[in-house]
Amino acid sequence: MTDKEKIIALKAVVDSIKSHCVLGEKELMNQDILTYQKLYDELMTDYLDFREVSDHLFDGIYIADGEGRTVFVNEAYSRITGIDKSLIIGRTVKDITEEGKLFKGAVTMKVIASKSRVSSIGKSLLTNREHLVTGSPLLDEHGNVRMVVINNRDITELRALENEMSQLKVDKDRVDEEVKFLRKQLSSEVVISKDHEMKMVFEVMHAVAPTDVTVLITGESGTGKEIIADEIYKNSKRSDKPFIKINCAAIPAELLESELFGYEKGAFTDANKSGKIGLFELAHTGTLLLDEIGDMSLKLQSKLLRVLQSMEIVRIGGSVPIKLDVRIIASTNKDLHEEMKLGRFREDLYYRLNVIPIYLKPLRERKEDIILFARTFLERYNKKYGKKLLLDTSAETLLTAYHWPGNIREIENVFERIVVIHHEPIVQEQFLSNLLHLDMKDRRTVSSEGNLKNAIEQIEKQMIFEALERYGSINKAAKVLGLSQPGLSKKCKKYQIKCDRV
Ligand SMILES: Nc1ncnc2c1ncn2[C@@H]1O[C@H](COP(=O)(O)OP(=O)(O)OP(=O)(O)O)[C@@H](O)[C@H]1O
Repeated sequence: MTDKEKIIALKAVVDSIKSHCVLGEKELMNQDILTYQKLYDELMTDYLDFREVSDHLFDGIYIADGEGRTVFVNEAYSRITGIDKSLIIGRTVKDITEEGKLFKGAVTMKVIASKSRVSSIGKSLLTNREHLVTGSPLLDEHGNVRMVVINNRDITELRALENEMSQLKVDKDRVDEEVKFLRKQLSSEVVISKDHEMKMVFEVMHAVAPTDVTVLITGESGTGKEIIADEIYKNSKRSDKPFIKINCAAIPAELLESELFGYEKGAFTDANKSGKIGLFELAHTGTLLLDEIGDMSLKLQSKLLRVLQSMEIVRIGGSVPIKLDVRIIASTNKDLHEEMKLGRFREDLYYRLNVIPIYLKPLRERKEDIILFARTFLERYNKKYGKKLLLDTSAETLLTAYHWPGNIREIENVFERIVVIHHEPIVQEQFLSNLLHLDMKDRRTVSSEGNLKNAIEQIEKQMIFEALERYGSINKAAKVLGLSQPGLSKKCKKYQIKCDRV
């Protein structure tokens, strides 16, 4: 039996009690009283259950009669609105809202007028909390509004989350712009060479760039491995995706694993509480440059090999494999064949990386590039320091004769220094000669990178400079050096050392 049927039955029992009372039918009257008691108990239990349930609802419930008079509110309503039920029970919504102190955005009268569901954003003036108010009408059999039931959902926290999200969106857009800007900065340098073999290297580089093939770049320090990796990235299909460079030699071995693969929260004592995304994951959909791969520990080499084979990583302390889509470029200045012979580099990893090998010759084997780099760096630093210096042709000849070991950074540094300290518009041979001589003295020891002939020439040149400078006369210098005067003059000519002034 529904509550409505019970109430109808209750009314019928009352009528029956009345008529039995009039007729003096005591026994029948007693039976009716028992039925009444039972129906009343059931209805009362239902009512109390309803109150208890409604007080446990998270949303506020407000019920008004057909005239808009408050008949019921649950506890959540008072909590959300701050309005005590004693202030509104029995009062019409019209009176309450006209006072304007308790609530804004009430919908009761609109529901009564429209006889349909109405929603609005209400605000309690006591708690300053916003709620989503939805009122629905309950109609009687004639279609008149018998009651209005209103649900009040507190949306203050939702609003705070919304604000937080829009702030996060603003932050994300800013970071995206910054990343785009940084990626553009990376692309500013152009790879150059006049050397025939290097041009072939560039051809390979341009051919492999748009593919996803793994590239291993080798060469001494400062031969341009990183700039080649940049060029491959710039010309790849992934140029608008992340480009993550890891210097395997710069990160302590014990940290490298967590840097590469990341870790889950609580993976180890010093771990960041929320865990950390690894560089492999960061490079997902993009390119990863494993720089100085020859310096990676054997233990990590095996882990790296496994990742490269499966293209999956598992964060430290985690168990769920994460699928990756990453293009790998590796580089090293170590001789990996030698490292393999010494058991310091895994052969299987070498073959996994060495799909396309790119070897970069040192500058000493690319004589044609010296002038090219000199002019490029002169132009670069002229621009940087707002100057317009030019190189004298004899200075250029001296540059080519000078022994540049292999690192292009060295020639770059020389030209930055020249642009900073030189004040005349033309850089003369003498100035350059003095500067390079100082440079050589600075080095003190002879580079071990060249061959023996180069090393001997370097020492010879250095000693001639020093003797001429110390004794101020070609005669004395020749004597000290154990050379004849014409012999010394010949050597000065060979090394482009000016000795006619002494
Ligand atoms: N072919 C080239 N064209 C233009 N600039 C170059 C070229 N090769 C090298 N450079 C310049 O020389 C410097 C050293 O290059 P890079 O850093 O790429 O060398 P590397 O081999 O990666 O060095 P390391 O092994 O020490 O990391 C950079 O300033 C780079 O711009």
